Amino acid sequence: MTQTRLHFTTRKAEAERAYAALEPAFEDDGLPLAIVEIDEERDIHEVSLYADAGEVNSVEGRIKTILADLSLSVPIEREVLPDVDWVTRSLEGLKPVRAGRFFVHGAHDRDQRQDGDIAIEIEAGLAFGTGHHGTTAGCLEMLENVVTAEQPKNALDLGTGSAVLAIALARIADIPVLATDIDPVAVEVAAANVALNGVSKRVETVTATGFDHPVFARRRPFDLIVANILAGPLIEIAPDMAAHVKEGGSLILSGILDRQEPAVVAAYLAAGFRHVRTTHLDGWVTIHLKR
Ligand SMILES: C[S@@+](CC[C@H](N)C(=O)[O-])C[C@H]1O[C@@H](n2cnc3c(N)ncnc32)[C@H](O)[C@@H]1O
Repeated sequence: MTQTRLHFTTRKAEAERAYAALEPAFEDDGLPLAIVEIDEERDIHEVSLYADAGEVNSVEGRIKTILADLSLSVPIEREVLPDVDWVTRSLEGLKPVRAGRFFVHGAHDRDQRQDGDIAIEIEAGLAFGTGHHGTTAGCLEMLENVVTAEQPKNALDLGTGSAVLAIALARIADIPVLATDIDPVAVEVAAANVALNGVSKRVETVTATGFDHPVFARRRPFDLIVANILAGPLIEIAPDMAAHVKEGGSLILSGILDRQEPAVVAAYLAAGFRHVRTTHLDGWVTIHLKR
């Protein structure tokens, strides 16, 4: 059936308020709702709600009422989406990904694992990290190189999402890994994926914003930290990173656009790190630094 995407853009705080109000209002209708960052520097976020052809007008009316209640006045735009085979499309989205020796796949592709693969099964859920994004793939490849060269003993995956990187670390290095995320829903998904991959004994999952949690005092110093978040928060927490990485330890950063690399590297040089190398994938960079 033809679908229409009803969407509006606004600043992040307002978009998040609108999303929080729209989510429960349309929960029973089962209409997909999404919020995405369009432009970080100009603080533009977009909220979209997908409606079937016969209900577009009534759904738009309900959105307008909710936005008016929030004193939000933004134009709602429509995009009629072409008919697609959603089953084929969703399966395509879950095609397995190879990054170095890692093979990240869903349940339906278990039989495609090959000898020598380090297989990671990820249930697509509400958390980021199926391996398809350039930042995740970049981290997986760099992580394999760094682990092989340095053999870390204690690692942190900050901003774990689906836990794909934490599972990769536990698999390739067989070491304890702390996996944290600001989003409690992501942490639930992470814990489920950790169990699914049989690494619950090695990977501890915790909800935490940056380093703001007592668990870090117990688990630091780390000799490897991987953090795939965004350039802004990564720059902010550079001094905290230095306080949590062992001298001689490594840091792998991603979630950084090509053009943001110099600012991130500068912040980490100022915090006492040395730049080792940067890789580029799909417009994103992955940076290796050492303390
Ligand atoms: C781009 S996803 C990365 C997920 C996964 N590590 C990967 O590489 O595919 C970023 C994750 O970082 C989390 N995050 C963002 N800011 C954070 C912060 N300040 N502290 C902890 N987690 C954060 C988000 O909730 C999200 O799950």
